[in-house]
Amino acid sequence: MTTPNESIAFIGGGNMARSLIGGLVAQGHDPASIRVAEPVPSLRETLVADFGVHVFEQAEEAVAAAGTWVLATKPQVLRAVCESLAVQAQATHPLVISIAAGITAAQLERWLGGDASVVRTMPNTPALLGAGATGLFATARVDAAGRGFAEALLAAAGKTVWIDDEAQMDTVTAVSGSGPAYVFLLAEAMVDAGITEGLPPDAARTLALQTVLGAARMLTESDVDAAELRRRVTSPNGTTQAAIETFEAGGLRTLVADAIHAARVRGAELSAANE
Ligand SMILES: NC(=O)C1=CN([C@@H]2O[C@H](COP(=O)(O)OP(=O)(O)OC[C@H]3O[C@@H](n4cnc5c(N)ncnc54)[C@H](OP(=O)(O)O)[C@@H]3O)[C@@H](O)[C@H]2O)C=CC1
Ligand SMILES: O=C(O)[C@@H]1CCC=N1
Repeated sequence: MTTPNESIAFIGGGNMARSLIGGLVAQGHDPASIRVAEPVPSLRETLVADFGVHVFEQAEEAVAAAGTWVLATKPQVLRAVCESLAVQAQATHPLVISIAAGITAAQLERWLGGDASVVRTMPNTPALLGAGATGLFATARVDAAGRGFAEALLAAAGKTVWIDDEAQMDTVTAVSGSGPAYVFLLAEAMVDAGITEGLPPDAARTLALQTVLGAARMLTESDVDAAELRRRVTSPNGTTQAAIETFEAGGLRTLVADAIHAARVRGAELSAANE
């Protein structure tokens, strides 16, 4: 494998690639060394306007001279993408970083021609603000330099956690990859409920969203765990207790566990469906 010191090529310039690129550029990464293949013209235009990166219509053009490839298309098209790039992968031995849900490192190796250096990762969209969370799994073919480069790239987007057992990557996807959507759903529901209970929409939105932000900061900026922070809000026989009892009676914990299980299972299905 070459030292991954050249340009980075993103294959796919959609939502998640945009978040990662935004995080990299905000951290001072030179946009001139970021090459993005994206078939949608309007997405290419905004990537150039917002970040100053190089854009291409074809993946083959983007990967030329790039020592690191970030596979950022939907899982369903990744096989075709990899097979179209296999000759270049065999010729240049890039570090290949996948962000696709479900797709295994063995599938990627096979599609790319057999001996690619693959790091399978699962970031999330708060990467755009440098507040992302990424799980990473590297195959035995990835050397220390490759692991270090992949970690540095994803660390520009937030926190990173190495996962030793690839089977757990679908759980990472279910917890943190999809996780922002769960918080957004809760925020939506809180805003809607505030409006239903009589608040003006703007007030409901400001109060609910600032509450999510404040709670997230308390969770991450203190050593106190979530259960204790919750207890500190919950006065005996007070308003919070009434709400928490309603959540518990409605099976919130089981519902969250079932939802995360469903997401994990879907990750495995994405792998099997694209075999
Ligand atoms: N969104 C998220 O929060 C997260 C997503 N992921 C993973 O990231 C990957 C991308 O997801 P997301 O960003 O949401 O999806 P998007 O659909 O927003 O982005 C994928 C982009 O790739 C483009 N594309 C399709 N074929 C090619 C090709 N041959 N060459 C280059 N680009 C191509 C698509 O164009 P077109 O629409 O025309 O097909 C699309 O614009 C997925 O594998 C997903 O599992 C991982 C973590 C979080
Ligand atoms: O929903 C999905 O499949 C992708 C992977 C994690 C977040 N979005």
